[in-house]
Amino acid sequence: MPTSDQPATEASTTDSLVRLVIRQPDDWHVHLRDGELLKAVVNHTARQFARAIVMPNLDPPVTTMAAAEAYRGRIRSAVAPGLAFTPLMTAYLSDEIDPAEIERGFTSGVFTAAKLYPAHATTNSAHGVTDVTRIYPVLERMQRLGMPLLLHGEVTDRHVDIFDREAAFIDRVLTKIIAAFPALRIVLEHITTEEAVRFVEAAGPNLGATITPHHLVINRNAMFEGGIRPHLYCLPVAKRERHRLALRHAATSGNPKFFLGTDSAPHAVGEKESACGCAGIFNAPVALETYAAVFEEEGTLDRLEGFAAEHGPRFYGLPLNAGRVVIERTAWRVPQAIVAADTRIMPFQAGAELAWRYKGSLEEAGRAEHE
Ligand SMILES: NC(=O)N[C@@H](CC(=O)O)C(=O)O
Ligand SMILES: [Zn+2]
Ligand SMILES: [Zn+2]
Repeated sequence: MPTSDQPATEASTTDSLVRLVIRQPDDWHVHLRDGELLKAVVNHTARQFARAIVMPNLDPPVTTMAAAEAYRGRIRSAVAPGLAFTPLMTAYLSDEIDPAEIERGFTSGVFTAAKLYPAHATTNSAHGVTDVTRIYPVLERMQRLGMPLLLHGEVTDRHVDIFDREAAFIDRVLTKIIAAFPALRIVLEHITTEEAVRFVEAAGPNLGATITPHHLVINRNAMFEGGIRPHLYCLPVAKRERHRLALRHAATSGNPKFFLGTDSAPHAVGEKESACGCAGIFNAPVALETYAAVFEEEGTLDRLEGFAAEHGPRFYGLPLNAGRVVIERTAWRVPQAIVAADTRIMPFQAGAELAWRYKGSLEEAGRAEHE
C-alpha cells in the first residue's frame, strides 16, 4: 500500500501494474468557457487537476484585472463543493493592452501569465495582436516582472499552408521575441511539430512548451478517417505521423521543458458539426487517462509524474502539489456525449474503451475501496 511519504510514483512497466499513484497534476492550458458551458465542463478539469492555467479567450476577451477577477469568481462558484481547485488566470494581449494593467494584475496575484494570440489565429482571437512589435512595451514589462508569456504559436498569413503555420511562427515571430527579450519566460503552447520540439530543446531554460493529449494520439489522418471528423479538428491542426512521434518522444523524455497542458476546448456539438465547424477538442473527461496510456505505450510510466505534476510548477516557479492521486488499470467506456443543461459536448475518444481510469485522490480512492 503506498503512503504519501513514499516515492510518489510506484510505476513500473510490467503487466502486473494495476495502480499508479502520482503527485496531483496541474493543467497548464485549458479553456473553461463561461456561463452554462463553464458549469458543464469545469468539474471535469477540477476533479483531476489541482490548478489550471485558464485561457482568456472569452467573448469579449479577458483584458483587465477586474474582468479576470470576476471570471475567477464565476469559475470558483461553478466548481463542485469538495473539490479543491485553483484557477490561475491569464490576460489576453491585444494591440491596445495597457502595460500598467498587466503589471497591476500580476503584482496583485490575479494574473499568473499573459497570452498572445496572433489576431485571427484561432477561436476568439479577433482582438489578438496584429504585429508583435506593437506589444513590445508589455513584453518589456513582463520580462522585468518575471511574468510568463504564453503563445498560440501560429502565423496567420493565408499564404502559409495551414500545416506549416507553427514552424513559420517559430522562424518569423518566436525567434524575434526571444532575441528582443532574452530573459522573458515563454511557453509555446500546444506544440504540434517536430520543429517546435527541436526548437524548444535547443533554446535556453526560459522557453518551455505544453503538449496536449490529443496531439500525442492522433495525426492528421484521423480527421479524415472514413469521412470528415469535426471533433478531431483543433488548432494548431494535427500534423503528419513523424510530428506525433516527435511529440511523444518529447513528452516522455523526462525533459523538464515539456509539460502537461490539455488545451481542452469544448464547443457544443452543433458548433462542431457545422458547415464551418469550430476548432477545439474537449479532452478534460479523459485527460490523465490518455496521457497515462501514452506513457505506458512508450514504456515510461515512471516519467508521467514529472510531465504531469512537476515540470509545469517548476517552470512557473510555483510549489508542487502535496496531494497524491490514483490512476487505475480498469477498462471503461468513454460516454458518447456530455450533456448539461441544453448543451451536448462530445469528449475526445467518445465511445472508446480506455485502459486507465482516474480514481481521484489517494484518500478518495482508499475510501471507495473499503465501501
Ligand atoms: N485549440 C483550439 O482548437 N481551440 C481553442 C483555442 C486555442 O487554444 O487555440 C478554443 O478556444 O476553442
Ligand atoms: Zn491556441
Ligand atoms: Zn487553447
